[in-house]
Amino acid sequence: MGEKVIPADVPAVVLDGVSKSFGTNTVLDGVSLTIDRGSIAVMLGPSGTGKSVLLRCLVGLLKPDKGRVLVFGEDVAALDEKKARDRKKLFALRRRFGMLFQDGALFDDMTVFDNVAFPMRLHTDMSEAAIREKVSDRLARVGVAHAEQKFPAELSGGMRKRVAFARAIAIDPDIVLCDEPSSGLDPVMSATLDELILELHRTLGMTFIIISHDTAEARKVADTIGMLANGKLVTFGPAQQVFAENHPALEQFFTRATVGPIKVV
Ligand SMILES: Nc1ncnc2c1ncn2[C@@H]1O[C@H](COP(=O)(O)OP(=O)(O)OP(=O)(O)O)[C@@H](O)[C@H]1O
Repeated sequence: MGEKVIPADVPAVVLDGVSKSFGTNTVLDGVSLTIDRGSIAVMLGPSGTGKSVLLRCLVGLLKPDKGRVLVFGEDVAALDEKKARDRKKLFALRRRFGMLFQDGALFDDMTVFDNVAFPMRLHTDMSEAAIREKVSDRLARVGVAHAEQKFPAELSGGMRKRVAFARAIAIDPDIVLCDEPSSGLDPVMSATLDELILELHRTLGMTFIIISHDTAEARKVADTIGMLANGKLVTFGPAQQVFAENHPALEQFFTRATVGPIKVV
């Protein structure tokens, strides 16, 4: 796609001292982390703790007040959408992301096929024949090839999530951002979706950044785990190490205790 080649040792994402406040509400307070290319990172945290704000900073939809947000080495936070040159860079960078929204965000008036074809038609100059082939491949990968001509309303919640996944990986993104992939699904369907994430990761090698409240999901899929609480990144590192250290906020999360370091707001 004519994008510049990035050296293999450049991480997918580096946050360096990222802070973001809305008025007096400090949502992110000096968050620093590195997510390696091709890894699966799960960010845990209570509601309202800034996980979605973090995702929006990553794709340049929000600007942090302080800090750097490096995506494949490019500082997204320094790009100014009002300047033509930066805007071009920002759009190129956004194309490196695939996004799985919490509610799937499928277009209700489009068939499954057209939903998955949408980013290809919008962002590429692929021929209709190439689009057809790619959509079939994506739907087969997520196990809903039979639903091509159905509308979202005709699908179960689990199937809609799969279609949303197919759309998120439609144009071969380098990073797939998943905002609570298992929300609204029963535990068995959630586990099936976790297996799908692992399978897509194994076969396509993309970097996954997953926002989750689901500790079982984190245990199952994560190479790296981070936990945000009260604006701070209270723990971050290889999954095994994070589980072994068992930070009090993580323990509170796991044990569902109402008393602990996590402030309930
Ligand atoms: N554009 C905005 N203007 C003002 N406040 C905002 C804005 N976006 C987010 N916030 C505030 O930032 C805080 C964190 O919100 P965020 O959506 O990132 O939480 P979250 O961790 O993703 O929560 P959940 O798990 O419930 O989805 C909240 O207090 C929210 O009200």
